[in-house]
Amino acid sequence: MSKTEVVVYENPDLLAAAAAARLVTRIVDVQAAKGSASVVLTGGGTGIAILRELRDSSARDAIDWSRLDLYWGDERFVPADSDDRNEKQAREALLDHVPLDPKRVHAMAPSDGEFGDDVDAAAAAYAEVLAANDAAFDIMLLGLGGEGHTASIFPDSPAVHEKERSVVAVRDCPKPPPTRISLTLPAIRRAQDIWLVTGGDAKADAVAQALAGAGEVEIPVAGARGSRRTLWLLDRGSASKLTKVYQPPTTG
Ligand SMILES: O=C(O)[C@H](O)[C@@H](O)[C@H](O)[C@H](O)COP(=O)(O)O
Repeated sequence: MSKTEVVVYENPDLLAAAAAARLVTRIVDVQAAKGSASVVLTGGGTGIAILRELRDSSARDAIDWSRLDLYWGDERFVPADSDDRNEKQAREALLDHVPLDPKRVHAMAPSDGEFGDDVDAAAAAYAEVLAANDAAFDIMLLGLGGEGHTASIFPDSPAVHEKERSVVAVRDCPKPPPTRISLTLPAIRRAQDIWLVTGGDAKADAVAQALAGAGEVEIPVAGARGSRRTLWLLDRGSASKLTKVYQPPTTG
């Protein structure tokens, strides 16, 4: 039976640093148990801040980077060198600073890649990548938006209703850029551990609604549940509308 836990940190910086520390420990534990680990990265400010903290962590090389498979939960369908690319931001924050096995970094195609501007073909190809790697995802990082989106799955959108495919093209996305590739909720739920990482008051309503049992069509992040564990890593702002949560130690 999957469990849901909530941990609240004092502020966004501490949230990112603590999440990075958790990531080191969890990846090392999974690698010790299985020989390798797979992690799904997220775009967004909090997700990238966690990668920067991991880069700067003195414990980071406890991870065997050569035995780590990296995927993305979503990607902006823009040219490879666009600053909007989650992959580019992740490489600058962490990936280009550690000795990963390039064959184990599974990026979603850019709009100037092998599929050109055919975002449906790019999404289908990523679904093949997941199937070929039997991607079960040990740890999935997910951000969320103030209206409850996660990855590029928005309320009452075609993506949130997708029950068969693991990866879909997203058009007219309310959060720019408008065209994206995203895992679907059935694919997200194949993750063992899902970590929902978000800070700031603007997310408080979505967090409270999701944890109060909102439906996934209205609040897609409510459908992001890990098969083993769902861990909400929040700060005081994003947790401000919750009642029963872990209270962080007051600092200062
Ligand atoms: O590609 C994206 O935009 C993300 O995957 C998206 O789901 C993001 O994680 C949330 O919108 C939170 O973003 P912030 O952390 O910047 O609020």
